[in-house]
Amino acid sequence: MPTAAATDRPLIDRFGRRISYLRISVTDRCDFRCVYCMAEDMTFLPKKDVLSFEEVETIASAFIARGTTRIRLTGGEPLVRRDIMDLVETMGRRIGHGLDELTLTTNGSQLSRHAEGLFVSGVRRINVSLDTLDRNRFAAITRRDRLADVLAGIDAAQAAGLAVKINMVAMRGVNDDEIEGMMAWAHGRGMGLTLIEGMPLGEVGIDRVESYLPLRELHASLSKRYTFSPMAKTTGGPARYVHVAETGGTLGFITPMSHNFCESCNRVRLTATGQLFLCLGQDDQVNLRDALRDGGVAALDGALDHAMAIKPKGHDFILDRDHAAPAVARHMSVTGG
Ligand SMILES: Nc1nc2c(ncn2[C@@H]2O[C@H](COP(=O)(O)OP(=O)(O)OP(=O)(O)O)[C@@H](O)[C@H]2O)c(=O)[nH]1
Ligand SMILES: C[S@@+](CC[C@H](N)C(=O)[O-])C[C@H]1O[C@@H](n2cnc3c(N)ncnc32)[C@H](O)[C@@H]1O
Ligand code: SF4
Ligand code: SF4
Repeated sequence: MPTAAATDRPLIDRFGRRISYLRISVTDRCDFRCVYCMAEDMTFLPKKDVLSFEEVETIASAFIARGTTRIRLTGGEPLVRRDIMDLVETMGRRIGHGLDELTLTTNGSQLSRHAEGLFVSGVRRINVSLDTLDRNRFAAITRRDRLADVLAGIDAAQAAGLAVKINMVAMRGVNDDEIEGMMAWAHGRGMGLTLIEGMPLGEVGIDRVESYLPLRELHASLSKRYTFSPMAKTTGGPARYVHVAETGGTLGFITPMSHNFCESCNRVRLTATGQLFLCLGQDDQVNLRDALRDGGVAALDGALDHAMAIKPKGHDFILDRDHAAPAVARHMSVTGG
Protein backbone atom coordinates (compact mmCIF):
# COMPACT_ATOMS: atom_id res chain seq x y z
CA MET A 1 0.00 0.00 0.00
CA PRO A 2 1.33 3.47 -0.79
CA THR A 3 2.75 5.21 2.23
CA ALA A 4 3.33 8.54 0.58
CA ALA A 5 3.13 11.60 2.72
CA ALA A 6 0.44 13.94 1.48
CA THR A 7 1.65 17.24 0.13
CA ASP A 8 -0.37 20.38 -0.40
CA ARG A 9 2.10 21.47 -3.11
CA PRO A 10 2.31 18.59 -5.57
CA LEU A 11 4.42 18.98 -8.68
CA ILE A 12 1.96 19.43 -11.53
CA ASP A 13 3.09 20.54 -14.96
CA ARG A 14 1.27 22.90 -17.33
CA PHE A 15 -0.46 19.94 -19.00
CA GLY A 16 -1.90 18.82 -15.69
CA ARG A 17 0.40 15.83 -15.31
CA ARG A 18 1.40 15.05 -11.76
CA ILE A 19 5.11 14.34 -11.45
CA SER A 20 5.67 11.81 -8.71
CA TYR A 21 8.59 9.79 -10.05
CA LEU A 22 12.23 10.88 -10.04
CA ARG A 23 14.93 9.02 -11.91
CA ILE A 24 18.42 9.80 -10.66
CA SER A 25 21.47 9.10 -12.79
CA VAL A 26 24.20 8.76 -10.16
CA THR A 27 27.00 8.59 -12.72
CA ASP A 28 27.23 8.73 -16.50
CA ARG A 29 30.16 6.33 -16.41
CA CYS A 30 29.76 2.70 -17.31
CA ASP A 31 31.75 -0.51 -17.53
CA PHE A 32 29.96 -1.46 -20.77
CA ARG A 33 29.82 0.35 -24.09
CA CYS A 34 26.50 -0.75 -25.60
CA VAL A 35 26.62 0.21 -29.26
CA TYR A 36 23.22 1.94 -29.22
CA CYS A 37 24.13 3.93 -26.10
CA MET A 38 27.72 5.16 -26.28
CA ALA A 39 30.99 4.99 -28.21
CA GLU A 40 34.02 3.01 -27.08
CA ASP A 41 35.92 6.25 -26.48
CA MET A 42 33.02 8.00 -24.77
CA THR A 43 33.78 11.31 -23.02
CA PHE A 44 32.27 11.44 -19.54
CA LEU A 45 31.14 14.40 -17.45
CA PRO A 46 33.97 15.96 -15.43
CA LYS A 47 34.16 14.30 -12.01
CA LYS A 48 34.49 17.68 -10.29
CA ASP A 49 30.99 18.61 -11.49
CA VAL A 50 29.33 15.53 -10.06
CA LEU A 51 26.90 16.05 -7.16
CA SER A 52 27.96 14.76 -3.76
CA PHE A 53 25.69 12.19 -2.18
CA GLU A 54 24.63 14.83 0.31
CA GLU A 55 23.46 17.05 -2.55
CA VAL A 56 21.65 14.15 -4.20
CA GLU A 57 19.86 13.46 -0.92
CA THR A 58 18.91 17.11 -0.49
CA ILE A 59 17.47 17.24 -3.99
CA ALA A 60 15.65 13.93 -3.47
CA SER A 61 14.20 15.29 -0.22
CA ALA A 62 12.93 18.39 -2.01
CA PHE A 63 11.13 16.12 -4.46
CA ILE A 64 9.73 13.90 -1.73
CA ALA A 65 8.43 16.97 0.08
CA ARG A 66 6.54 17.83 -3.13
CA GLY A 67 4.94 14.40 -3.43
CA THR A 68 7.50 12.25 -5.21
CA THR A 69 6.80 8.69 -4.13
CA ARG A 70 9.10 6.70 -6.36
CA ILE A 71 12.82 7.06 -7.02
CA ARG A 72 14.87 4.99 -9.44
CA LEU A 73 18.66 5.02 -9.39
CA THR A 74 20.23 4.63 -12.80
CA GLY A 75 23.17 5.84 -14.82
CA GLY A 76 25.53 5.11 -16.72
CA GLU A 77 25.95 2.12 -14.54
CA PRO A 78 24.79 3.09 -11.05
CA LEU A 79 26.71 0.30 -9.34
CA VAL A 80 30.08 1.53 -10.63
CA ARG A 81 29.84 4.79 -8.68
CA ARG A 82 32.18 4.60 -5.71
CA ASP A 83 30.42 3.97 -2.39
CA ILE A 84 27.05 3.83 -4.14
CA MET A 85 25.68 1.58 -1.41
CA ASP A 86 26.03 4.48 1.06
CA LEU A 87 23.53 6.43 -1.03
CA VAL A 88 21.25 3.42 -1.40
CA GLU A 89 21.28 2.95 2.35
CA THR A 90 20.44 6.59 3.09
CA MET A 91 17.74 6.77 0.45
CA GLY A 92 16.36 3.45 1.63
CA ARG A 93 15.62 5.07 5.00
CA ARG A 94 13.06 7.27 3.25
CA ILE A 95 10.96 4.27 2.23
CA GLY A 96 7.76 4.46 4.25
CA HIS A 97 8.60 8.09 5.06
CA GLY A 98 7.35 9.80 1.93
CA LEU A 99 8.85 7.32 -0.47
CA ASP A 100 6.91 4.24 -1.56
CA GLU A 101 9.65 2.67 -3.56
CA LEU A 102 13.37 2.85 -4.31
CA THR A 103 14.38 0.92 -7.43
CA LEU A 104 17.41 0.48 -9.62
CA THR A 105 18.12 -0.04 -13.30
CA THR A 106 21.44 -1.79 -13.86
CA ASN A 107 23.42 -3.69 -16.47
CA GLY A 108 23.93 -6.37 -13.82
CA SER A 109 27.72 -6.53 -14.01
CA GLN A 110 28.23 -5.63 -10.35
CA LEU A 111 25.10 -7.19 -8.93
CA SER A 112 26.80 -10.22 -7.42
CA ARG A 113 28.49 -8.08 -4.81
CA HIS A 114 25.66 -5.62 -4.23
CA ALA A 115 22.45 -7.65 -4.42
CA GLU A 116 22.22 -8.40 -0.74
CA GLY A 117 23.02 -4.82 0.26
CA LEU A 118 20.28 -3.55 -2.03
CA PHE A 119 17.72 -5.80 -0.39
CA VAL A 120 18.87 -4.91 3.12
CA SER A 121 18.49 -1.22 2.23
CA GLY A 122 14.87 -1.74 1.24
CA VAL A 123 15.08 -2.16 -2.52
CA ARG A 124 12.59 -4.85 -3.53
CA ARG A 125 12.70 -4.88 -7.32
CA ILE A 126 15.30 -4.05 -9.92
CA ASN A 127 15.46 -3.87 -13.70
CA VAL A 128 18.40 -5.58 -15.37
CA SER A 129 19.17 -4.66 -18.97
CA LEU A 130 20.01 -7.72 -21.02
CA ASP A 131 19.56 -7.91 -24.78
CA THR A 132 20.77 -11.45 -25.49
CA LEU A 133 21.71 -14.76 -23.89
CA ASP A 134 24.33 -15.47 -26.51
CA ARG A 135 27.87 -14.77 -25.35
CA ASN A 136 29.23 -13.58 -28.69
CA ARG A 137 26.22 -11.43 -29.37
CA PHE A 138 26.43 -9.98 -25.87
CA ALA A 139 30.08 -9.09 -26.46
CA ALA A 140 29.18 -7.48 -29.78
CA ILE A 141 26.33 -5.40 -28.33
CA THR A 142 28.03 -4.30 -25.10
CA ARG A 143 31.61 -4.40 -26.47
CA ARG A 144 32.46 -6.40 -23.32
CA ASP A 145 32.65 -10.17 -22.85
CA ARG A 146 30.77 -10.08 -19.54
CA LEU A 147 27.62 -12.16 -20.03
CA ALA A 148 28.66 -14.61 -17.31
CA ASP A 149 28.98 -11.76 -14.77
CA VAL A 150 25.52 -10.48 -15.61
CA LEU A 151 23.96 -13.93 -15.30
CA ALA A 152 25.72 -14.46 -11.97
CA GLY A 153 24.43 -11.06 -10.88
CA ILE A 154 20.87 -12.01 -11.75
CA ASP A 155 21.27 -15.24 -9.76
CA ALA A 156 22.55 -13.25 -6.78
CA ALA A 157 19.70 -10.75 -7.03
CA GLN A 158 17.06 -13.45 -7.01
CA ALA A 159 18.82 -15.28 -4.19
CA ALA A 160 18.79 -12.04 -2.19
CA GLY A 161 15.01 -11.78 -2.64
CA LEU A 162 14.91 -9.03 -5.24
CA ALA A 163 12.23 -9.21 -7.92
CA VAL A 164 14.02 -8.90 -11.26
CA LYS A 165 12.62 -7.55 -14.51
CA ILE A 166 14.70 -7.95 -17.64
CA ASN A 167 14.74 -5.00 -20.06
CA MET A 168 15.65 -5.91 -23.62
CA VAL A 169 16.11 -3.39 -26.42
CA ALA A 170 14.54 -5.27 -29.33
CA MET A 171 16.52 -4.80 -32.53
CA ARG A 172 15.70 -6.15 -35.95
CA GLY A 173 18.50 -8.30 -37.32
CA VAL A 174 20.36 -8.14 -34.00
CA ASN A 175 18.33 -9.99 -31.38
CA ASP A 176 14.78 -10.29 -32.72
CA ASP A 177 15.28 -14.05 -33.19
CA GLU A 178 15.84 -14.35 -29.42
CA ILE A 179 12.69 -12.69 -28.15
CA GLU A 180 10.75 -15.90 -27.58
CA GLY A 181 13.81 -17.60 -26.09
CA MET A 182 14.36 -14.66 -23.72
CA MET A 183 10.70 -14.80 -22.74
CA ALA A 184 10.88 -18.54 -21.97
CA TRP A 185 14.10 -18.05 -20.00
CA ALA A 186 12.92 -15.03 -18.01
CA HIS A 187 9.46 -16.37 -17.29
CA GLY A 188 10.90 -19.78 -16.43
CA ARG A 189 12.90 -18.05 -13.70
CA GLY A 190 10.00 -15.99 -12.41
CA MET A 191 11.21 -12.73 -13.99
CA GLY A 192 9.28 -10.31 -16.16
CA LEU A 193 10.58 -9.38 -19.60
CA THR A 194 10.06 -5.92 -21.06
CA LEU A 195 10.89 -5.11 -24.66
CA ILE A 196 12.00 -1.58 -25.54
CA GLU A 197 12.05 0.18 -28.90
CA GLY A 198 15.40 1.71 -29.77
CA MET A 199 15.30 5.49 -29.53
CA PRO A 200 17.29 8.03 -31.58
CA LEU A 201 19.44 9.46 -28.80
CA GLY A 202 23.13 9.98 -28.30
CA GLU A 203 25.63 8.19 -30.45
CA VAL A 204 25.88 9.28 -34.06
CA GLY A 205 26.80 6.87 -36.82
CA ILE A 206 24.53 4.10 -35.58
CA ASP A 207 21.97 2.81 -38.05
CA ARG A 208 18.85 2.99 -35.92
CA VAL A 209 16.57 2.71 -38.94
CA GLU A 210 17.64 -0.78 -40.01
CA SER A 211 17.47 -2.15 -36.49
CA TYR A 212 14.19 -0.44 -35.54
CA LEU A 213 11.61 -3.05 -34.59
CA PRO A 214 8.11 -1.61 -34.14
CA LEU A 215 6.81 -3.39 -31.08
CA ARG A 216 3.21 -2.86 -32.08
CA GLU A 217 3.82 -5.23 -34.98
CA LEU A 218 5.69 -7.66 -32.79
CA HIS A 219 2.85 -7.60 -30.26
CA ALA A 220 0.41 -8.44 -33.05
CA SER A 221 2.47 -11.34 -34.39
CA LEU A 222 3.27 -12.80 -30.96
CA SER A 223 -0.35 -12.62 -29.92
CA LYS A 224 -1.18 -15.09 -32.72
CA ARG A 225 1.07 -17.70 -31.12
CA TYR A 226 0.63 -16.87 -27.44
CA THR A 227 -2.40 -16.11 -25.32
CA PHE A 228 -1.97 -12.55 -24.09
CA SER A 229 -4.18 -11.06 -21.39
CA PRO A 230 -3.70 -7.31 -21.00
CA MET A 231 -2.81 -6.35 -17.43
CA ALA A 232 -3.69 -3.19 -15.61
CA LYS A 233 -0.67 -0.91 -15.34
CA THR A 234 1.39 -2.18 -12.47
CA THR A 235 4.30 0.21 -12.11
CA GLY A 236 3.15 3.61 -13.28
CA GLY A 237 5.77 3.42 -16.04
CA PRO A 238 5.30 3.61 -19.81
CA ALA A 239 5.28 -0.14 -20.33
CA ARG A 240 2.07 -1.88 -21.30
CA TYR A 241 1.99 -5.36 -19.87
CA VAL A 242 0.38 -8.63 -20.87
CA HIS A 243 0.25 -11.91 -19.02
CA VAL A 244 1.35 -14.79 -21.23
CA ALA A 245 -0.69 -17.91 -20.52
CA GLU A 246 1.80 -20.37 -22.05
CA THR A 247 4.78 -19.18 -20.01
CA GLY A 248 2.95 -17.88 -16.97
CA GLY A 249 4.94 -14.64 -17.00
CA THR A 250 4.61 -10.95 -17.75
CA LEU A 251 5.69 -9.36 -21.02
CA GLY A 252 6.03 -5.59 -21.25
CA PHE A 253 6.21 -3.32 -24.29
CA ILE A 254 7.81 0.13 -24.14
CA THR A 255 6.89 1.81 -27.39
CA PRO A 256 8.00 5.45 -27.49
CA MET A 257 8.25 5.30 -31.28
CA SER A 258 5.18 3.32 -32.33
CA HIS A 259 2.81 4.30 -29.53
CA ASN A 260 3.51 7.53 -27.71
CA PHE A 261 2.69 7.47 -24.00
CA CYS A 262 3.66 11.04 -23.12
CA GLU A 263 0.21 12.21 -22.08
CA SER A 264 0.46 10.13 -18.93
CA CYS A 265 4.07 11.07 -18.17
CA ASN A 266 4.81 11.17 -14.45
CA ARG A 267 8.60 11.56 -14.39
CA VAL A 268 11.64 13.79 -14.56
CA ARG A 269 15.33 12.95 -14.57
CA LEU A 270 18.25 14.22 -12.51
CA THR A 271 21.73 13.86 -13.97
CA ALA A 272 24.88 13.14 -11.98
CA THR A 273 25.84 16.80 -12.29
CA GLY A 274 22.51 18.14 -11.08
CA GLN A 275 20.70 19.03 -14.30
CA LEU A 276 17.02 18.19 -14.15
CA PHE A 277 15.92 16.99 -17.60
CA LEU A 278 12.22 17.37 -18.04
CA CYS A 279 11.75 14.92 -20.89
CA LEU A 280 13.82 12.01 -22.15
CA GLY A 281 13.31 13.20 -25.70
CA GLN A 282 13.94 16.94 -25.29
CA ASP A 283 16.69 19.20 -24.01
CA ASP A 284 14.61 21.34 -21.63
CA GLN A 285 16.39 21.39 -18.30
CA VAL A 286 16.80 23.21 -15.02
CA ASN A 287 20.11 23.45 -13.17
CA LEU A 288 19.30 22.21 -9.68
CA ARG A 289 22.93 22.07 -8.64
CA ASP A 290 23.38 25.82 -9.11
CA ALA A 291 20.02 26.52 -7.49
CA LEU A 292 21.03 24.51 -4.44
CA ARG A 293 24.61 25.77 -4.23
CA ASP A 294 23.71 29.42 -4.80
CA GLY A 295 20.36 29.72 -3.10
CA GLY A 296 19.95 26.74 -0.79
CA VAL A 297 16.80 24.71 -0.25
CA ALA A 298 14.41 27.60 -0.92
CA ALA A 299 15.93 28.24 -4.34
CA LEU A 300 15.84 24.52 -5.03
CA ASP A 301 12.14 24.42 -4.26
CA GLY A 302 11.54 27.39 -6.57
CA ALA A 303 13.52 25.64 -9.30
CA LEU A 304 11.09 22.72 -9.12
CA ASP A 305 8.19 25.10 -9.80
CA HIS A 306 10.08 26.51 -12.77
CA ALA A 307 10.68 22.95 -13.99
CA MET A 308 6.95 22.23 -13.95
CA ALA A 309 6.32 25.38 -15.95
CA ILE A 310 8.64 24.30 -18.78
CA LYS A 311 8.21 20.53 -18.90
CA PRO A 312 7.55 19.71 -22.58
CA LYS A 313 4.46 17.95 -23.79
CA GLY A 314 6.40 15.03 -25.23
CA HIS A 315 9.25 13.86 -27.40
CA ASP A 316 9.72 14.50 -31.12
CA PHE A 317 11.67 11.37 -31.94
CA ILE A 318 11.95 10.85 -35.67
CA LEU A 319 13.53 7.85 -37.33
CA ASP A 320 14.40 8.26 -40.95
CA ARG A 321 17.47 8.17 -43.06
CA ASP A 322 17.34 11.89 -43.81
CA HIS A 323 17.98 12.52 -40.14
CA ALA A 324 21.53 11.23 -39.89
CA ALA A 325 21.99 12.83 -36.47
CA PRO A 326 19.82 11.56 -33.63
CA ALA A 327 16.86 13.65 -32.49
CA VAL A 328 18.55 14.28 -29.15
CA ALA A 329 22.33 14.63 -29.01
CA ARG A 330 22.47 13.79 -25.29
CA HIS A 331 23.45 10.22 -24.51
CA MET A 332 20.98 7.94 -22.72
CA SER A 333 23.67 7.35 -20.09
CA VAL A 334 23.40 11.00 -18.98
CA THR A 335 19.77 10.65 -17.93
CA GLY A 336 19.70 6.91 -17.36
CA GLY A 337 16.98 5.99 -19.82
N1 LIG B 1 10.45 7.72 -24.15
C1 LIG B 1 10.51 7.31 -22.90
N2 LIG B 1 11.09 6.14 -22.62
C2 LIG B 1 11.14 5.75 -21.34
C3 LIG B 1 10.59 6.51 -20.30
N3 LIG B 1 10.79 5.86 -19.12
C4 LIG B 1 11.44 4.73 -19.43
N4 LIG B 1 11.66 4.66 -20.78
C5 LIG B 1 12.36 3.62 -21.50
O1 LIG B 1 12.16 2.41 -20.83
C6 LIG B 1 13.42 1.90 -20.44
C7 LIG B 1 13.24 1.10 -19.19
O2 LIG B 1 12.99 1.95 -18.12
P1 LIG B 1 12.97 1.39 -16.67
O3 LIG B 1 12.64 2.49 -15.74
O4 LIG B 1 14.18 0.61 -16.37
O5 LIG B 1 11.76 0.41 -16.75
P2 LIG B 1 10.28 0.74 -16.54
O6 LIG B 1 9.62 -0.46 -17.07
O7 LIG B 1 9.90 2.07 -17.09
O8 LIG B 1 10.25 0.87 -14.97
P3 LIG B 1 9.12 0.44 -14.00
O9 LIG B 1 7.84 0.79 -14.69
O10 LIG B 1 9.35 1.25 -12.79
O11 LIG B 1 9.35 -1.02 -13.81
C8 LIG B 1 14.28 3.11 -20.29
O12 LIG B 1 15.62 2.80 -20.38
C9 LIG B 1 13.83 3.91 -21.46
O13 LIG B 1 14.46 3.38 -22.61
C10 LIG B 1 9.99 7.74 -20.62
O14 LIG B 1 9.53 8.49 -19.80
N5 LIG B 1 9.99 8.10 -21.94
C1 LIG C 1 21.13 4.06 -20.14
S1 LIG C 1 20.96 2.53 -19.30
C2 LIG C 1 21.37 2.98 -17.64
C3 LIG C 1 21.32 1.86 -16.63
C4 LIG C 1 22.23 0.68 -16.84
N1 LIG C 1 23.51 1.02 -17.31
C5 LIG C 1 21.56 -0.31 -17.74
O1 LIG C 1 22.04 -0.53 -18.85
O2 LIG C 1 20.56 -0.85 -17.31
C6 LIG C 1 19.18 2.34 -19.13
C7 LIG C 1 18.50 1.66 -20.26
O3 LIG C 1 18.56 2.46 -21.41
C8 LIG C 1 18.53 1.62 -22.52
N2 LIG C 1 19.00 2.35 -23.68
C9 LIG C 1 20.20 2.94 -23.86
N3 LIG C 1 20.26 3.56 -25.06
C10 LIG C 1 19.04 3.35 -25.64
C11 LIG C 1 18.46 3.75 -26.88
N4 LIG C 1 19.12 4.48 -27.76
N5 LIG C 1 17.19 3.38 -27.12
C12 LIG C 1 16.48 2.65 -26.22
N6 LIG C 1 16.97 2.25 -25.04
C13 LIG C 1 18.24 2.59 -24.76
C14 LIG C 1 19.42 0.48 -22.10
O4 LIG C 1 19.20 -0.69 -22.83
C15 LIG C 1 19.02 0.29 -20.66
O5 LIG C 1 17.98 -0.65 -20.57
S1 SF4 D 1 22.94 0.96 -21.84
FE1 SF4 D 1 23.60 0.96 -19.72
S2 SF4 D 1 25.16 -0.66 -19.74
FE2 SF4 D 1 24.91 -0.11 -21.83
S3 SF4 D 1 26.47 1.45 -22.19
FE3 SF4 D 1 24.54 2.49 -21.70
S4 SF4 D 1 24.72 2.91 -19.54
FE4 SF4 D 1 26.20 1.29 -20.02
S1 SF4 E 1 9.26 11.11 -23.81
FE1 SF4 E 1 9.19 12.80 -22.34
S2 SF4 E 1 7.04 13.37 -22.01
FE2 SF4 E 1 7.13 11.36 -23.08
S3 SF4 E 1 6.95 9.89 -21.39
FE3 SF4 E 1 9.15 10.16 -21.78
S4 SF4 E 1 9.81 11.81 -20.42
FE4 SF4 E 1 7.58 11.83 -20.48
